[in-house]
Amino acid sequence: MRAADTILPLEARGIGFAVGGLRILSDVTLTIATGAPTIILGPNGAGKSVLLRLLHGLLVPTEGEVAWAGRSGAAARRQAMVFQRPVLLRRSARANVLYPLRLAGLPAAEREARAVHALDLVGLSALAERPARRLSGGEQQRLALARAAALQPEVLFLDEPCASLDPAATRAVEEIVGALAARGTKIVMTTHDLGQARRLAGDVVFLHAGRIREHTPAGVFFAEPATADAATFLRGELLPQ
Ligand SMILES: Nc1ncnc2c1ncn2[C@@H]1O[C@H](COP(=O)(O)OP(=O)(O)OP(=O)(O)O)[C@@H](O)[C@H]1O
Repeated sequence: MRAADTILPLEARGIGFAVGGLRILSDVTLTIATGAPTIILGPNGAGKSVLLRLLHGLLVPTEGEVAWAGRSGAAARRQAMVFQRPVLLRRSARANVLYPLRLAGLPAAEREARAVHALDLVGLSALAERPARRLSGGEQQRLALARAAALQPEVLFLDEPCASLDPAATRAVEEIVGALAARGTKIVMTTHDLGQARRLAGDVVFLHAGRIREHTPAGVFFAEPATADAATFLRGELLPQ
């Protein structure tokens, strides 16, 4: 991809989010560049999902702004998101992958080719005609990844994609995430799972109580956390609110 074509860097410029008088995120300034996955890490309730939704454009910040490639506003159609619990259509696995490709206006031959490739990428080719909602939880999450990957987004947001999966299904999802990252998709993913962050992260955004505490290369974060809160989290201990 030529540099001029990219929607990155993605910037959060002093964003905050409050709802009904409750402050959920404050003063988040962050730049996300091309490269290995950016992992947004933090305990339950830290504000990770809300931050991801703000970055993707599903939520609008109540302060500050999100900018793509230096311009404020949403980067239409060049980003996709996979949620903790995927919502699948009551159709075959293949039809679930094809549907957004049709909405995107792609020609039929291109849709078919992309669906075949995406189902192969996630190891679901043999289950392509199976009703999507009868797939196991892990298979459904892999299908959600195939559906997103088929859109060939430049940036893929993943919100705790392994939250309800067992270790084998988690590992399968991580392998897919690794394969997508290796082919140039920028992954921005939330997790509270330290092991997963260690396996996948290029850089870590550590969030606690609605604020960014650290944003550093993963190696630095895990070896020498700069804040006491991050060190506490890395020891697996409870953080003060
Ligand atoms: N629309 C909303 N209205 C009110 N409170 C909300 C809303 N969305 C999120 N919250 C609250 O904001 C806080 C952060 O939520 P968020 O889902 O971003 O946390 P998280 O870090 O992703 O946690 P988890 O790891 O448990 O998914 C939580 O206390 C949550 O209850």
